[in-house]
Amino acid sequence: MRQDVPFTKMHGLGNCYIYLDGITRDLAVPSFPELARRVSDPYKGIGSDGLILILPSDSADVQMRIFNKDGSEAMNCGNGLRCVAKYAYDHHLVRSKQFLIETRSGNKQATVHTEHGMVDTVTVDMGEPILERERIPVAGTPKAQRVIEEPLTIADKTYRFTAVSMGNPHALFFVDHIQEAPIHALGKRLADTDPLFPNGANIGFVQPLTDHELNYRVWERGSGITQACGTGACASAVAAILEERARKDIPITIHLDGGDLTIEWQSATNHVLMTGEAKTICDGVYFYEH
Ligand SMILES: N[C@@H](CCC[C@H](N)C(=O)O)C(=O)O
Repeated sequence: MRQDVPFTKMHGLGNCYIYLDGITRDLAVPSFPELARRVSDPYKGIGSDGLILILPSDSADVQMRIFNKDGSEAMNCGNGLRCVAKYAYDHHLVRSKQFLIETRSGNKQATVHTEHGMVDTVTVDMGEPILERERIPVAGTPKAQRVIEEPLTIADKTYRFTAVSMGNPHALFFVDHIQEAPIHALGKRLADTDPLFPNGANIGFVQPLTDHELNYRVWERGSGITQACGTGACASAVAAILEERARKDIPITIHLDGGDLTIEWQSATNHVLMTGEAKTICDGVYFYEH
């Protein structure tokens, strides 16, 4: 059977997803994980880092659900939140420039910034970072303590990482040169199946440039190397502050492969704010055969 599935392809700094509008349309597909794997395929599908659903919400203005390229469902997605905010505003699903988006890790407040009436950039209040080992989660003890510059030996080489959850888990390794970061060696090995990270983790590499600027690259859990990761950019700024390489209450510019994000960890609220672009690539119809 062929099912016609209308979609919009959007990206934030090259981190691209296929977006399905479940507010104005009926999304009766047999399996979202399977659909995520199919549409993400660049040869037999559309090509993306995963699938995002825009749905009605009981507790917020709209709801986001995110599935990685391998079909796994994540709790949060920073670039996805900005694109959902753009879609919701540009398609008149919300009436004001500030509104709430429900995620599996709680409601996030989005503020859209428009140019010629369309959303250009979005600020999202990503909430409080989660820093306790057992809540991230990272295996080991003490469970309630933070994981900062923890040593990890792999193939006779010792690395250090700091762990942060922005609703989804991130491990951050600080490096001297971002282009020499062992993204393939550590990313592939640690992201999806290593017992150190019971739920997997997004594996990030951070090169501090100044106390308000850093380079960041990522191997994402469930998707592999991507051009950018919004929650990862937030986590990299938080990790840089925890390691005393950057400071709270000043905007930190994060250079990712696909462009820049601005992240600020505010001490008054303990919330992390993320600002950056959200772009629409195209609309189309996917022929889902099942
Ligand atoms: N690219 C995203 C994060 C997507 C989910 C992640 N791979 C996970 O499994 O946690 C972002 O922009 O935050």
